[in-house]
Amino acid sequence: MKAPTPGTTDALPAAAGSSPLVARLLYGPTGIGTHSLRFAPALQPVPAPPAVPEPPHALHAPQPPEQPEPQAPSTPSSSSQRIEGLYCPPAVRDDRALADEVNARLVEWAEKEVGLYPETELRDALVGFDAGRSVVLCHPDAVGIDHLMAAARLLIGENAVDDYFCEAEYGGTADRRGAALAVAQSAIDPAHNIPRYEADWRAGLDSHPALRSMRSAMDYFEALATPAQAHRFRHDIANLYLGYNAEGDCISRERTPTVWEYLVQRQFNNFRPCLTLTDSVGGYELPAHLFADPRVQRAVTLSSNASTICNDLYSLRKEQASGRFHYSLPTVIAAEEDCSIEDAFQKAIEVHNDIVHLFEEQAAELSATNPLVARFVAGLANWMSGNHEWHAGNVGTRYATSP
Ligand SMILES: CC(C)=CCC/C(C)=C(\C)COP(=O)(O)OP(=O)(O)O
Repeated sequence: MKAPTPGTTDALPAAAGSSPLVARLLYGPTGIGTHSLRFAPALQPVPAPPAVPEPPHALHAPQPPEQPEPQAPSTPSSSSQRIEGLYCPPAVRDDRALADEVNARLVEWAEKEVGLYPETELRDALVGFDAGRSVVLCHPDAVGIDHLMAAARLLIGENAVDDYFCEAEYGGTADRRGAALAVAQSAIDPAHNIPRYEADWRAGLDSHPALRSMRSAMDYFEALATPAQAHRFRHDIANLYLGYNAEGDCISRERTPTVWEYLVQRQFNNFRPCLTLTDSVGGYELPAHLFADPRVQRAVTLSSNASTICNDLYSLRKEQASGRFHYSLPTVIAAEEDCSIEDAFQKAIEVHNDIVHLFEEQAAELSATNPLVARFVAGLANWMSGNHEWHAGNVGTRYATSP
């Protein structure tokens, strides 16, 4: 989500009250709530996962989203909002009422607990972003609304870090991005130090809405995830910030990378952290040794990459309209192959579709190995499909379909 900025933000968080810039960020509702800045609880035994996972119970009867049958590549779409030929199986649940409830709770959290996006227009942007529908579509096997909220808060926090520390129009600057992202990582991976510096660190986190949001979102997540799942998430977010830095480096130099380098970058600057919490939201755990299996990692990476390239395609027109230097899979293909952006867009669709097929092959192989792994890869597929549906449905507010 691109939030209008409440003024130029200093990317490096400072102790509360130490800078007028920080003070500007603190206007409006403040107070971090009781969940924020709490240290991770003491290590506790990991509850053993059930041998066979409990069947997911939907909060509401599953309602397939209104959409045409999954489309074969190159088949024209009946909906102008869909990218023609972009292959993805349909999402299995859509529920507007549930999404609205998640959005309402998100606004309450943002306003009352973390002081994020405090102005009316910013609240509207938060609702317009429709994180509620995203998590409802992407996690059809969620245990309940608390689990959906855990995913939604993290999604908002990740976007807030991107908005405030990385996006030029919201205050991110190249010379401070790396330092700001290291501090942002500490919002989910606490600093351990002598009391004096821990206190300074806490004040530093408390001084910035994006940091408060990530800290609070992580607290909620840790309350329902196992320590191994929380650890997995921290690792994925560190990689995400590596990707944010790579993108920022190219943008500040206005350098268009080669296609292979771009794909490497995008594998880090990626929706992966949203996909890999599918088991936490579903109320079960894929044990660390199974998660680490290279075949599972391949399935995670392919589904995450497809989801992120889907974003590149749906975002292209918006990014072109911004007038700022940007790059994405279509633009790097156009540069490397010296072709039109329209041709490059089609080639990017093919890359996306081939990745989805590779994921499906890997998922089919894995699903035969173990019921927990089967459920996990089904969760990855659900996320990929829900994300596709969310992007296609968010055209009016955020995305446009073709160059
Ligand atoms: C929510 C999350 C983990 C995001 C990480 C990666 C990311 C910011 C995207 C995949 C979105 O890409 P982009 O920065 O290009 O954003 P929009 O196109 O403006 O949606």
